[in-house]
Amino acid sequence: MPQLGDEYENGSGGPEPALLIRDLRKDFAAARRRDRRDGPVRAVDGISLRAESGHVTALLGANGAGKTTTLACAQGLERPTSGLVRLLGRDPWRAGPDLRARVGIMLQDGGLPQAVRPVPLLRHVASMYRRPADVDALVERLGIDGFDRTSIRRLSGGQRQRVALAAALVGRPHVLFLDEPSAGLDPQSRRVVFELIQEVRDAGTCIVLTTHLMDDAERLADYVYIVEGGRNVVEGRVEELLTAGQRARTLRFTTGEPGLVLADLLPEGLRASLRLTERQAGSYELTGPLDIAHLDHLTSRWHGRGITPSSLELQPRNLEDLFLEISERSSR
Ligand SMILES: Nc1ncnc2c1ncn2[C@@H]1O[C@H](COP(=O)(O)OP(=O)(O)OP(=O)(O)O)[C@@H](O)[C@H]1O
Repeated sequence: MPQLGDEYENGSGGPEPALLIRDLRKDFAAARRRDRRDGPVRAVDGISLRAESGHVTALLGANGAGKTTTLACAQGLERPTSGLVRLLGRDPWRAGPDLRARVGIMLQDGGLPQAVRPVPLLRHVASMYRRPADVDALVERLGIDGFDRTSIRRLSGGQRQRVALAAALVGRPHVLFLDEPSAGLDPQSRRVVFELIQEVRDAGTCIVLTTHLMDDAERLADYVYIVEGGRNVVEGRVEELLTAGQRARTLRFTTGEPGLVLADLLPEGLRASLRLTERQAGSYELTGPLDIAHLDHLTSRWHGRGITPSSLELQPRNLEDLFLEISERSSR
């Protein structure tokens, strides 16, 4: 099968990143009449980001943080209330079909016509481009040939997701927007989709994605923006963000004894920079700059109380730990 990525060209061709957003604000009129007295809803409140060609940039945040609205402004589907948005050096809100032809969008609900079969749909989409990707190669790669006799309406969520990705790739975009790309995918399809995304990235496409799955972001993203309440709260390269908390690690353990607090586990001097969370009754996560002294104290206290943990696992801090720390910090 041809390497799809070989055919992609590089992004904006200038010093500007493929996508540049500066101080973006977006207000919506409140949907319900009785809420209108409170004024418009500010969905985005000053987000700035840069997404480069040949990189995967992930936008992470809780429900309602402003991710979809930011992407809609970047794609030219919503008009910013204020701020700067430039996509491939142009204003996406005013841009015409030539800019749109260089941008691939995979929406969360697919946005695909329901009555047609996948391959005729992809051939139709390909016919709209001057130099489309090889549809047969995409179909084979994403396993779409296995369900091509079924109309889009009757496909499973994961099958529809693969067709939506193929439709977004068929125009060989310079910029590819992916909203929750692995939603509904089985592990095998997820791997295929991830490999394809990485190939397209390596061939120079700028990929901007949103996800709630920190594992996906950690595997795919080169650069991450975490947003909250319509604002940037943290940004950086994934490795840098994870090492920024020095020796930050997570200790997961199950004791079967519910309701433990930090004072039950460690002497006062060792508690300051650690966070204990009881995930389920008797199952805990201790996060922070953990080292052997902490483990020594922990195990000797358990020993003294006759507690034998049924599991104990020390892991480096991951993106999910960072995300939860940020959410907890700002809800205090
Ligand atoms: N068209 C609209 N009219 C009114 N309010 C809106 C509109 N679109 C979004 N909002 C509000 O703006 C805020 C941000 O929404 P947005 O969809 O951008 O968040 P999100 O981060 O994508 O969330 P999710 O992870 O749940 O998809 C929310 O409070 C939402 O209710």
